[in-house]
Amino acid sequence: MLVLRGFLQPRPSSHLVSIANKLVTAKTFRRASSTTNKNMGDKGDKTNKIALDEAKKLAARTAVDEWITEDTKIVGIGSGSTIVFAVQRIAERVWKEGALCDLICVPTSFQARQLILDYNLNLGDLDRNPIIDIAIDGADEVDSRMVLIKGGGGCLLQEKIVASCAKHLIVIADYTKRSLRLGEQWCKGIPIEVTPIAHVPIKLKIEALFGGEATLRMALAKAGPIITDSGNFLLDWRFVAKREFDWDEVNRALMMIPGVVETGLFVDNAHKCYFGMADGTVKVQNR
Ligand SMILES: O=C(CO)[C@H](O)[C@H](O)COP(=O)(O)O
Repeated sequence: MLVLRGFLQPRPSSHLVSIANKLVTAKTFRRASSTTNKNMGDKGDKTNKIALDEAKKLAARTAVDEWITEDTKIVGIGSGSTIVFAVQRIAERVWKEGALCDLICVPTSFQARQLILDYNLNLGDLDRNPIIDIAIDGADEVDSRMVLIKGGGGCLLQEKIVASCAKHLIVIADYTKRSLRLGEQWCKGIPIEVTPIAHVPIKLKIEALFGGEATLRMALAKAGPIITDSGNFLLDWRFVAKREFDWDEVNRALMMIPGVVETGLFVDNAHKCYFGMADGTVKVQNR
């Protein structure tokens, strides 16, 4: 089908879609789910995984159906486990329903790029598609003011760039990500992407400025630290959760430290958040 898809670029017109559907759907969905669901973006949540996956799916499908219409030309595709369900829903609409034929998907990571390719969607990039209609992405925590912690899956830099190019960032998450204050739910700290040579001085500066502890994120199946998609290291800053922080100020101060490439604090980015709840409903939070 990859060959056929190549001939059909740009997207197949609607009379070709039904033919393409028959050829593509089964294989695409089988292949994509075998490579993406298990391996990508799953940070190892074991507790109640089925219920959590249902909640993620509900949030993702609701957001896609409300925000991606025939008028949407370019969509930013986030990273993590929840975004997999959003891409599946987009692919369902393209390949089963014959809709959104011209939709271009701009990835926020290697994982997102693979997802787009696996589901035979149109792959875009910021050179050709610098203005994005909607970015859809997950989050590690969302507080009552819609400040986000992102980067648990290590992809925060491209995620923030894509979000900054989008007219709206729509967040999709399960109910465990919702909190009043940051740190209530997510205890792994705020991910901060740093230039490798500066990780020690940056760690010391963060701890001197704000307290807590910043640790270098180590790889699991490789000796040494995690290397991001952009070739950097990650510090996870576990802040003192009881302390009051102005996250906008903290973010600005962190960004002023030489060698900090980007932070996983998304202060003014999210427009709307969809939470899949444990009772099967979706809660929508607006900024
Ligand atoms: O920022 C991210 C990756 O760096 C993810 O969006 C965030 O970690 C949420 O992931 P998930 O959907 O698996 O809960």
